[in-house]
Amino acid sequence: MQNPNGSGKEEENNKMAKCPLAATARRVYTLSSVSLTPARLPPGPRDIPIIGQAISLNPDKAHLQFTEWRKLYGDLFIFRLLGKNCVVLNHPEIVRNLFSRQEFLEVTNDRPGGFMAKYVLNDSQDVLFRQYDDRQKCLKESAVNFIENHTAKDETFYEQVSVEIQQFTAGLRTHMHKDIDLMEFIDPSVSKQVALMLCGKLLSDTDPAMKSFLGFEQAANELGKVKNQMALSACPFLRHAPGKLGGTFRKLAENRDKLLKFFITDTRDMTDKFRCKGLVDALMERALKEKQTRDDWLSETFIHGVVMDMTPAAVKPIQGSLSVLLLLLVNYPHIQQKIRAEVISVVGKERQPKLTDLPNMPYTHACLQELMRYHTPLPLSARHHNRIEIEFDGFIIPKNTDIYTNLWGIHHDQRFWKEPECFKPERFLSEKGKLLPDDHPLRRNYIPYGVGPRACAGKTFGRNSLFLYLTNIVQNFLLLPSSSEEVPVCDVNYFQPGVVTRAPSFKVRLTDASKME
Ligand code: HEM
Repeated sequence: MQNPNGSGKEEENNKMAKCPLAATARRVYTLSSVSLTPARLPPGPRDIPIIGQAISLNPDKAHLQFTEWRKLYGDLFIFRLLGKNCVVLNHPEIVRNLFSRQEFLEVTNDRPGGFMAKYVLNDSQDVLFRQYDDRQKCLKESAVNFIENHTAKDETFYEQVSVEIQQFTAGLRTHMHKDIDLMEFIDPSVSKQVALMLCGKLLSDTDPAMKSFLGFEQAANELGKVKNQMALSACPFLRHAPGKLGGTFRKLAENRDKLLKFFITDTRDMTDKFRCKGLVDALMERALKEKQTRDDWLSETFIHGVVMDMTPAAVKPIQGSLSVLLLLLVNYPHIQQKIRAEVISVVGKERQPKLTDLPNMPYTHACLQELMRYHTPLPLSARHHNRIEIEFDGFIIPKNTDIYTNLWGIHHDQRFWKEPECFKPERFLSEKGKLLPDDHPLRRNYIPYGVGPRACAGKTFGRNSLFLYLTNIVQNFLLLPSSSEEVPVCDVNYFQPGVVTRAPSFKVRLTDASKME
């Protein structure tokens, strides 16, 4: 399936002619607004020549710093970082206008590339790091179709997920009345669930495919840290050097190659009766179909790219969100109790909670929505990039600017949320206790998954996963503070930094929820 004709751009575009989304793709951008005053650069902090804000910006807490800068410079500001222009968006309407309005659509939805895109994803042959072109659109459409539509209806898939969650809760039962770090159990379980979605098979801890999945995921997470990305983008040869960075790159490359071999060939034994359809199968099927029409836009390299994208993109936000959710449950026992009461009234104490229970559990659902606001797993959304200079609202955004959306700032802005620092699931409920509809005005300020054509490819999958872990845990266990260590207060200032943030490590004590009245 490898494209035998090389990867020349012209050739690539010709092939794309058969991609179902290609017709919408080539448009020339023209300025639509006419302003009486000449456009100018947005305001922003005074930059130091060459390095810009490199010294004053703390990459681990950039979202908090941008939230402060917003108060000084407004909802759209600019600064320079090591010779690059960076713009930060701090208002949901600006984000919507820039990323989804027809006239900007084709020019604000690229990604800036970087080390991972070039050296790990074979020059952005993937969904997440690729520019917004026909290939990206087609590939994303195929992936989203599977992740969001197919998995939600696939009973075999959720049967396997239930098996995994049963094994997970059975494992926890052996640690009853002890102080444990629950995330040590949740992290591998979430990884298995995502691996299942990709390869269609529930892998055991000792399966070599699972080991390479975890090895790749850990190394990608380490290399993806802002400081490592900055070092590797400036000096890519460091990947060959001895030392920590080079070692992590080599670990990543080794696990990547094994993982792709396992997922593309070894785990695809269709005679296995416990196997369900995975994303790799869905893409391979589509590739085969398209091949019959001599259209090879979905090459094997791109399927590799999707596997590599989904591994950290799906795993980390689910794990990070669960870590914050557990900390909230221990800090706010009345919320834990309310969720448990809803689970027991809808599901009972015996039956395992299922996805079909979600519509009957508005309080639990509201807790998950409030979690996405309060935590905002990706405090700064994935960077966008504009391929040409644009004029927006009287401001010029120079060509090739890195565009950051301060999702955390938007979700903690007092203009949009009452007491944004408080975890209040009720804000997503009507007076009658029903979940607010999607078109409720409050929801316009709620954008944890981003906005427009580059928005998250797995938001329903992520939500479903969080729902199943939460309901299964509270149905079985009462989570109490550890008896030996103080449980940290839930404070965003102490979350572990990263592209996806998570709660600090902490221990809880589990007791049997079924013995409670
Ligand atoms: C559970 C919580 C999750 C949150 C809060 C979240 C959030 C986000 C955000 C903010 C973006 C960037 C949007 C933009 O650039 O404008 C994104 C992109 C993406 N997400 Fe998620 N995500 C989550 C889970 C997942 C899951 C479970 C998957 C896969 C199954 C996934 C796959 C992706 C992919 C592939 C992209 C890149 C899309 C593109 O570049 O077109 N995410 N996500």
